[in-house]
Amino acid sequence: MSRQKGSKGQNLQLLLTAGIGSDHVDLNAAAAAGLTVAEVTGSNVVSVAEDELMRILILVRNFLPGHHQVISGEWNVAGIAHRAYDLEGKTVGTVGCGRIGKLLLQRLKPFNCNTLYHDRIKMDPELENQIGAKFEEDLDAMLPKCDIIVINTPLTDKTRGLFDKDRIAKCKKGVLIVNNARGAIMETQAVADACSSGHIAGYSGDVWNPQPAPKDHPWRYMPNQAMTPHISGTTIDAQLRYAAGVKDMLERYFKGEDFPAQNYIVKEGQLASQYR
Ligand SMILES: NC(=O)c1ccc[n+]([C@@H]2O[C@H](COP(=O)([O-])OP(=O)(O)OC[C@H]3O[C@@H](n4cnc5c(N)ncnc54)[C@H](O)[C@@H]3O)[C@@H](O)[C@H]2O)c1
Repeated sequence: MSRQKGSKGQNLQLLLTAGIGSDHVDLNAAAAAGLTVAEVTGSNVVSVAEDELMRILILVRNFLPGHHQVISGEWNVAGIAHRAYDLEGKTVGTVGCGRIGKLLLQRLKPFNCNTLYHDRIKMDPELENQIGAKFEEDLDAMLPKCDIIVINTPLTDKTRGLFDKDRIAKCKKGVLIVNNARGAIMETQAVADACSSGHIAGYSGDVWNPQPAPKDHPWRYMPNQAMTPHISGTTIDAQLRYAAGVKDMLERYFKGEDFPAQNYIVKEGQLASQYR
């Protein structure tokens, strides 16, 4: 929903996202026009965190080439094993540690990894202790420590293109990256080049720039990728939750009632803090 499209809706008042992530709306234009933007905060966070854990394991164990061998009639254990590792003992860092980031770190705990997180906000000490992850204030200081990096920030003016050529170069050689947040947080060609050179040893995610990804999108053809279409937050369980959340907000809207406070992305000209 661009500024131009929004301005055509003379009676437009409300924009609801059936899920999480409202970067498809020009939020500054919506705020200036006095529109309300809301999403079903939390509705698919478990679905995405579970999916991230799956992608980490798929990359660490070099699962996909093994599966492809089965389909193509091959049997070459050494061809898989030379790049397969245990997750135990590896360092996993999440860039962004809101709802999804925290759920992922909680799910990683039994795997006995070292976990790090970078966010604008440090967790309260009790929760941090319970989750067992270390806060890294400086993103560029965290990156070289990580065997696996997971992206969990919204797409904002500050995170667009955050992982360009220079920042990817700061990551460990052979890093694995999982990104279910937004494709535009990465520079498309920089990721493809780093996968080709082996600096990134594996890249997996479900978000692309643009979406739907065109047939010639470089991430479809780069080596060592485990990409899917945008599916991680669309399990049947998640669909039930965000459908119920949208219905609830529409009912409240027509009764003149407020939405749950955490659902507002733009309200009375103000952007929610995670988008500022
Ligand atoms: N692939 C999918 O299906 C899917 C589904 C749901 C959400 N998402 C994406 O995941 C994102 C995160 O979701 P969430 O529910 O965890 O959101 P959240 O608001 O709970 O957490 C986002 C975190 O990112 C941090 N952050 C924001 N800007 C930052 C910056 N510049 N540097 C460091 N940290 C920053 C915030 O402080 C916050 O802790 C969504 O915005 C959306 O883009 C994708």
